[in-house]
Amino acid sequence: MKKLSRSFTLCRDYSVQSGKGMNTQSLKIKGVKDIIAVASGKGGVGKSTTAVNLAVSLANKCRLSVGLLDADVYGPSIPTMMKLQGKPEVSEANKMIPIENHGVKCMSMGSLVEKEAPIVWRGPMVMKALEQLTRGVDWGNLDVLVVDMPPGTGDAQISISQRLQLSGALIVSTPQDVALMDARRGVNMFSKVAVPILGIIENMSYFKCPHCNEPSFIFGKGGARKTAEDMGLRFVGEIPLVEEVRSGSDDGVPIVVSNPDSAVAKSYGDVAQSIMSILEDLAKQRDVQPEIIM
Ligand SMILES: Nc1ncnc2c1ncn2[C@@H]1O[C@H](COP(=O)(O)OP(=O)(O)OP(=O)(O)O)[C@@H](O)[C@H]1O
Repeated sequence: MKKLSRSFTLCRDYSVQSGKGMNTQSLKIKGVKDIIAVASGKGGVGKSTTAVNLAVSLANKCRLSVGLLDADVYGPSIPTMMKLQGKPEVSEANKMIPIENHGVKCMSMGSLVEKEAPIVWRGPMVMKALEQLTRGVDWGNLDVLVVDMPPGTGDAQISISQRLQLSGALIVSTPQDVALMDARRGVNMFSKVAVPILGIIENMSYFKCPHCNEPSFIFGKGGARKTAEDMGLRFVGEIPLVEEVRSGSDDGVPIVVSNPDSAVAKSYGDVAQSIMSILEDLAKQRDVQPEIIM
């Protein structure tokens, strides 16, 4: 095993699938069964928090082999949220070895650059970095690779959706109108690139007063469920605004690890199970395509 060097060549040993309804540029990562994007139109709605708790639930509750890719190259938060330490090592095959914690193999730009270094790349550099973070990594055999997408619906998001052969996308939104408007944009972007929407999850649905136990609907009530209904999409669950969720993210110990019996951890577990059954349904529906190895 080698230490990570500053430059390493792009790997070319990946397979390509082509066929009806499939983007010919869409590339499969060897050994990875399903790749799912966790996305939101708007920033700050809890996309990374959802991706982390979902990935750990898939690993620990559903007993799957799981990877987590931080595709938010400009604002990588996965190293903090998953308490990733050090830089990834490089294998003999010149591939980076993901850093594993809480049962999940993780890869993030934040593990490659100095902590407070600004990331000031232009578009092509970002795509090259993402290419390296996906195919330049020895993921091994994974049941699911969860991709924490950058916020928004711009070039980077479209390119990632096209280049990775996504099995589907989970949209995260708060119940607030401005977030829901951007969530709709996210849904439409994935539809344009023929990525199935797995469902919408509502984050920060309400806050329960620790004194009187009354819920307050700080960002509005039921907005994401209604949007899902309007758009003919599945509503996969709601996660309240909970201090322990925030502190778990800041401390690098997600609530599904620190307090697995809490109601919130159980909700994340239920979402993970729903996602797996949706993926199974989608796999059944998918046409079987011949795989061409480049
Ligand atoms: N359910 C929740 N309860 C309490 N705090 C939460 C919850 N979800 C997210 N947070 C907190 O809200 C903040 C934003 O969350 P997060 O970083 O996951 O959002 P994001 O959508 O990934 O943001 P960005 O667009 O910057 O990548 C973080 O401080 C996080 O700890």
